[in-house]
Parts: sequence; C-alpha cells; structure tokens
Amino acid sequence: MTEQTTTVPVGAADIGVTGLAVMGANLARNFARHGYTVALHNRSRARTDQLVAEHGDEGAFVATETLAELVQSLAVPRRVLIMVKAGAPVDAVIDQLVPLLDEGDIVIDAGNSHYEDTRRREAALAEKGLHFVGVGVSGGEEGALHGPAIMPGGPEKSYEALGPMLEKISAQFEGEPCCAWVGTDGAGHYVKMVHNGIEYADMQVIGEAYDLLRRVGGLEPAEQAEVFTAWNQTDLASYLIEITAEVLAQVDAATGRPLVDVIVDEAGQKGTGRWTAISGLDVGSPVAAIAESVFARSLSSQRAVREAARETLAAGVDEEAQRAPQDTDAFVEDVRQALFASKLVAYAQGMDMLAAAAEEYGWSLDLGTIASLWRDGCIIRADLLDVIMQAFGGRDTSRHPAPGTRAPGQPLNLLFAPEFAQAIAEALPAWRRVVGTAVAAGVPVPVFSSALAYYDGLRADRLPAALVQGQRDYFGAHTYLRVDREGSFHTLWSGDRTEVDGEGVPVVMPQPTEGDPTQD
Ligand SMILES: NC(=O)C1=CN([C@@H]2O[C@H](COP(=O)(O)OP(=O)(O)OC[C@H]3O[C@@H](n4cnc5c(N)ncnc54)[C@H](OP(=O)(O)O)[C@@H]3O)[C@@H](O)[C@H]2O)C=CC1
Ligand SMILES: O=C(CO)[C@H](O)[C@H](O)COP(=O)(O)O
Repeated sequence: MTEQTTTVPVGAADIGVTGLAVMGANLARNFARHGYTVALHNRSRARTDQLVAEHGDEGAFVATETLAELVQSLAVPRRVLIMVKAGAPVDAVIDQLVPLLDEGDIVIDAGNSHYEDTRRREAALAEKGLHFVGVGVSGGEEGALHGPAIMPGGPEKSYEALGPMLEKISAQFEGEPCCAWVGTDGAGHYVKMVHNGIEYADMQVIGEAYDLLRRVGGLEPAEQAEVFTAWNQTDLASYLIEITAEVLAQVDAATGRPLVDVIVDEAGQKGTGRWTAISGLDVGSPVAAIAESVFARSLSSQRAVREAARETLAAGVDEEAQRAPQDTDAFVEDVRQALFASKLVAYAQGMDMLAAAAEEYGWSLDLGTIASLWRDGCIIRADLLDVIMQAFGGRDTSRHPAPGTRAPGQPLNLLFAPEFAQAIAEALPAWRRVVGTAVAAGVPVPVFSSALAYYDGLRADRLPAALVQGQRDYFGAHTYLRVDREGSFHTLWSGDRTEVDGEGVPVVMPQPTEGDPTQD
C-alpha cells in the first residue's frame, strides 16, 4: 500500500469504481443512490469531473485523480470495481492496481471479459492473497443505473463482503435480487457470455420475424410496431419485443421514412456472441441457433460480397410463396409461433451449454438460480424466464450441485420440461409452415430453420451420423460402435472388407443354430 499522497479522505469510501464510461458511471451512481460512498476514477479525468458535476448531488462521491488515490480512499477490505473496455485495458488496470492493494482486498471486473481471462487473472491475484471476482452485468445504461442483472463468480468467500452490495443495486424481481453467486473463477463471466449468446439469437429471431412479416406478409414497420406491441401481451412478452415495437414505430426526422429503413443493414458485434459459439464448440454443446445468429451478423457485414451477390446470384424463388398471404392474421400468428419455438430452442441451447461448461470446468452451476437472475434487469428479461426457472427447480441460491453435475431432478434439456414440450408441440405445424414458406420465398431464416433442425435432430430415431461414422472408418480407420454388441469395430475397407474388433481380431458373427431361442 502506498503512502498517503493527497487530501482525498482516507478509508472513507465503501467501493471504488474505475472506468466511468456508460456502464461504470451508471453503476457508480447506482451504488451512491443506495447509500454507499463511492470513490471515482477514470484514466482521463474529464469523465470523473463530468459525473460529479452532473450527478454529484445523488449521493456521496469521492473524486480521485490516480489509482493510488482511489485505493487510499477505500475502507478495508478494499473493493475496487473495474469497468473498462474488455481485454488488454483490464490487464493494464490490474497491473497498476495490484501493487497498491493489501491481502484480502477485492478486485472486481464487471465488464464483458472473456471467462478464460478471468480464470487466469483470478489465479494470478490469488497468489498475491487478493480476491479477484469476475462479475457479469447486463442491462445496458438504464439497467446499470436502475438495477442490472448481476452474475458474480470468483471465490465464494468474497461474496460475503461483496454480495450484499451487489444484491442491493441489482434489479429486484418480486422481492428477489437478480444477483447471486453463480460459481468459482470465470463462472460469472461465462454465465454473462451465454446470456449474450441467447441475446444474439433472440434478436435474430425477432429480425427474421420482421423480415417475413415485411417481405411475405407485406406489413410496413408502423403496422409491425402494432403487431409487436400485441405480441408483448402474449407468452413472447419481453424487453426485446417491447423495444422492437419502439424501433419499428420510430420515424426518421430527416426523411420522414421509418428509421429502420435508413439504418444500414450491417449488425455490429463486440465479441460475446462469437465467444459463446466458440465455447459451444469447445465444450461439445450444439448451440447452432446461437452460432447462426453470430454468422447472420457476420454475413450482414460482408457488404461488398453481398452487393456482388445481388448482381450475380439467381433467386430461383417460388413466386406463389412470395405473394402476400390471403389470411394475413393467420400468417402473423404462424410467425409468432415460429418465433416463440425458435426462441425456446435458443434458451434450451444456452442452458445446455451451461451444463456442459460446468462439467468441463468443474463449476457447480444451478440452472434454476441462473434463470432467476435473468428475470429482470438484463437485456433478455422475459416472462418466459420465470417459467424456465421453474422448469429447472426454481431459485435456490444455496443449491450448489456437485461440480460438473446438474442439480437432481433438473431436466436433461429445457425442451423436455412438460410445459415446453407441450408448447412446442402446439407451435410445430406453424413453425414448419413458416420455415417452408421462407425457404420457398427466398427469405433467409437461419435461426428459425436451424432451431427446427436442432429440434428434429434431438427427436430423430436414427441420425445419419451412422453413415458419417462409416465414412470416417473408411478413410481414416476411426472405428465405429455397433448397435448390437460392445466394443469398437473397423471394416478392412481396402482389404477383404471383413470386420475386426478393437484388437484387430476378425469378428465372426455367431451363426444361428436351429432351435436357438435367442435367434428369431
Ligand atoms: N455498454 C453496454 O451496454 C454494456 C457494456 N458492458 C461491458 O462493460 C465494460 C464497459 O463498457 P462501456 O461503459 O460501454 O465502456 P467502453 O467499453 O466503451 O470502455 C470505455 C472505458 O474504458 C476505459 N479504458 C479504455 N482503455 C483503457 C486502458 N488501457 N486503461 C484504462 N482505462 C481504459 C476508458 O477510459 P477513457 O475515458 O480514459 O478512455 C473508459 O472509461 C465493457 O467490458 C463492456 O463490454 C457490459 C454490459 C453492457
Ligand atoms: O453486454 C451487453 C448487453 O447484454 C452489451 O450491450 C454488448 O455490447 C452487447 O453485445 P454486442 O455489442 O456484441 O451486440
């Protein structure tokens, strides 16, 4: 710890926040509004001054110029929350902070950091006796100020000193904080990453519904705003549906056109969706709908290629399918059901990858409690999340399944929960009709169709994976399992095509003998 260097009050602040852009500034104000004394720091002083000038009357703030001053102003154990750009800036701040801290102090990274970085940082700081807590925060600017969803990881012990503060500033759903310790080391950032992966898919399926309603249904943005407003009264009710209605209703002041028509159709991405898709591959969880939503953003960004494709590639569409449906209301309802079913699949895939990651990293993630954190405050908040939470046994913050396992009684897949199996069964005819129409009309619906393929893949009696195994065995002697006996087998494809077992011993099928009761 450095010597006192300035007139900043020593040990007066409950928490320090460094990084006062959109998220950091609003979180700092949220802490202050809840009665905490908040020490403020930003790399460039202007943001600190601006916050104090504009919002200094909202609570107790201590403005500091340097990280040394920030640390000096904090009560022990010190809690320093970092809210800077994810990646190298977080390491830069940690490197400057660590020499200033004492054993037992807590460093909190609340940005969208990659969970592997969090694991690395926690291990490094633990060697110095410091607690490092990776915390997922969702809710954007408004959520950070009025109550975000908060997903803390890190050492469970650190939650004793940090949890009550985080729970106080988090969103509250029916009296329960949208904040709970989710698991060790990078678990908090992993859960936030999956939240964002689901967010990508949710936004994409809404986009696909909009595209179909416009290009096949003939509904203009203003009309669709009404449709989405009505959908927000159904089982689709969610923040994303609500803001979609608002975006679609917005008219561009400069041109008088719908705003959505003057926005360039190229979706940005900062990385969390891509990380989710990559991690899904790493942990062997088929998060295809989430991955497709990332690819849809990537494709949208290939503007030069898309322009060339428009000139070069044939449409070959079914003009009948492109024609406005005779019964618009029925088509709108079909699209709503397809949207609901696809969204459910995205959630099922997100929850599945959480279970797979728990196994991979030895985390004890409780899926019911995690779903409970997303019921309010975050971008994917939706009525559906309360039902998802119930499907995973409800919220129980003391339920920590053995590392790498599911809590007893939780369904193997969200879609198996009776209420969801039933909901999908009812939506299926519409879902299939919508995907069929989209394909025939040439409207891309990568997530609607991928989600349906996932569903059909799950429920198939037999998958063509058997043929793939045969191919793999043919070119690479990779072996295959048989449906009728234990062990692995290989066919001598370039020899006489007899089958050998794992030891290379030819397999001789027992010849049926007359009267053998085991042979029909
Ligand atoms: N915006 C959102 O809706 C959400 C963002 N997040 C995550 O929260 C974090 C903060 O996001 P946001 O508020 O949008 O801000 P930005 O991601 O735009 O980051 C800006 C902040 O980072 C600081 N910074 C950048 N580089 C360095 C560095 N090398 N050393 C020290 N400070 C540095 C900036 O300081 P300076 O002012 O000096 O440039 C500024 O305070 C990010 O990880 C983001 O992904 C999470 C949820 C929602
Ligand atoms: O974490 C967030 C919301 O939950 C951030 O807004 C994040 O930036 C969203 O991701 P992207 O910018 O890639 O769309």
